[in-house]
Parts: sequence; C-alpha cells; structure tokens
Amino acid sequence: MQKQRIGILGGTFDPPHLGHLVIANEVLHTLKLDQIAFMPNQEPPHKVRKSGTTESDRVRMLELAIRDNPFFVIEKIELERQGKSYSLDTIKMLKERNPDVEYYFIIGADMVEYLPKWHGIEELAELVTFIGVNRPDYALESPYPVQYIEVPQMDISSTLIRERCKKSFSIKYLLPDNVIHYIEENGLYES
Ligand SMILES: Nc1ncnc2c1ncn2[C@@H]1O[C@H](COP(=O)(O)OP(=O)(O)OP(=O)(O)O)[C@@H](O)[C@H]1O
Ligand SMILES: O=C(O)c1ccc[n+]([C@@H]2O[C@H](COP(=O)([O-])O)[C@@H](O)[C@H]2O)c1
Repeated sequence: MQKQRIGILGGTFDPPHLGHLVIANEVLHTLKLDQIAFMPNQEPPHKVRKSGTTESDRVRMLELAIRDNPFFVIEKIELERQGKSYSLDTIKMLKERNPDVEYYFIIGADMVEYLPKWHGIEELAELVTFIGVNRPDYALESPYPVQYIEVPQMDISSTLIRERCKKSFSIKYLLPDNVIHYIEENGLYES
C-alpha cells in the first residue's frame, strides 16, 4: 500500500493570511500531496507572542481560513502539550501515531535561514522532508536538505496585519473576508 503523503504547515497563525494559503496550495499541487495539515503551535520556539489572542481565536481563524478547501485540515497536536512547541517532539509523536504517513514540513525562507538553530535539527532532518518556499528578503539556502518550491511571492505577514489593525488601516485582500470579520467582531489586534 502506498504511504499517505501529508504536508505540514506549522505556524503561529496570529492571524492566518493569504501567504499561508497560497504556499499550502502551491506545495499541495506541485508535490501532489494527499492533504495539507495546518498545525498551530502552542508556544513558538523562537519568538514571543504578544498579541493577546487566545488559542481558540487562532484555531477559529484557521478553521474559517481553510473552510472551502477539502484538502486542508487542522492538526492540533501541538496544542495538546504545554511549553515550547519543538518540531522534533511533534514529528516524533505524529510518526508514532501514524506510522504509515510520510511528512513534508513546509517552511518559508525565513525559517529556512533559521533551520541551523532548530532544536535537534540533525535528527529532525532525517524524519521529514523539508519543503522551502521563497519569501521576500530571505535567502533560500541551507546546509540541511531542503527541497525548494517556487511560489508566487507575497510580502504579507501576520505582523503586518496586526500592525495595520492597530492603526485601523485596511487589511482587505490580505486575508480571507471571513477571518477579517472574525477579527473585527472580536476586536482583535486593536491595541
Ligand atoms: N508571505 C509568506 N511567504 C512565504 N512563507 C510564509 C509567508 N508567511 C508565512 N510564511 C511561512 O509560514 C509559516 C508560518 O508562519 P507564521 O504563522 O509565523 O506567519 P508569519 O507571517 O511569519 O508571522 P509573524 O509575522 O507573526 O512572525 C512559516 O514557515 C513562515 O515562514
Ligand atoms: O523546533 C524548533 O526548534 C523550531 C524553531 C523555529 C520554528 N519551528 C517551527 O516552524 C514553524 C514556523 O514557525 P513560526 O514561528 O514562524 O510560526 C512552526 O511549526 C514552529 O513550531 C520550530
């Protein structure tokens, strides 16, 4: 039996935006994967979250963002454990639960640059195939094995969206309309 092939897009998704959706879709189709699992982290290993959104806000926004795509799912495994969400621990747990799945870990070029600092990177690189996608202002080079996929470049980040909300500046077209409604209804990122 052929193994199931799943792309994992790990992230903070605070909030999810079109950059996430476009890279997920490009990788899904280029590699003909079975599905893409968006995996929100509990506590990002390399940055401090200051936005004030709750875990359930981030999950709800992701649910809304991927709602119309049957190939997109949410993997909540990192929300089940406290502390920093090291990818090595997560992938080991996922492989234990699903031994017949091959995992493709999708990362933007900022994370490709950061790979040497990932916890247990040598071991992790043996367990997954890293898929690197371009992102403005970052190089796509790594001493670790990374398969590169060229995606339409978008200078959108969650930081940009949070900053715009704070200034009451428009965020239309940068993320799905239903996520924008959620942000507005719940007054997220206003301060
Ligand atoms: N516009 C983009 N182009 C390519 N990759 C992206 C883009 N936005 C996010 N990514 C990648 O998606 C993954 C999850 O990103 P994350 O949820 O941290 O979003 P972010 O926009 O980088 O957030 P923040 O601005 O808060 O740091 C990371 O691997 C990141 O490199
Ligand atoms: O395990 C690590 O050391 C590690 C270091 C940096 C980032 N990551 C993972 O890379 C993914 C993207 O991270 P972020 O912070 O840009 O959302 C997310 O799943 C993180 O948990 C993992």
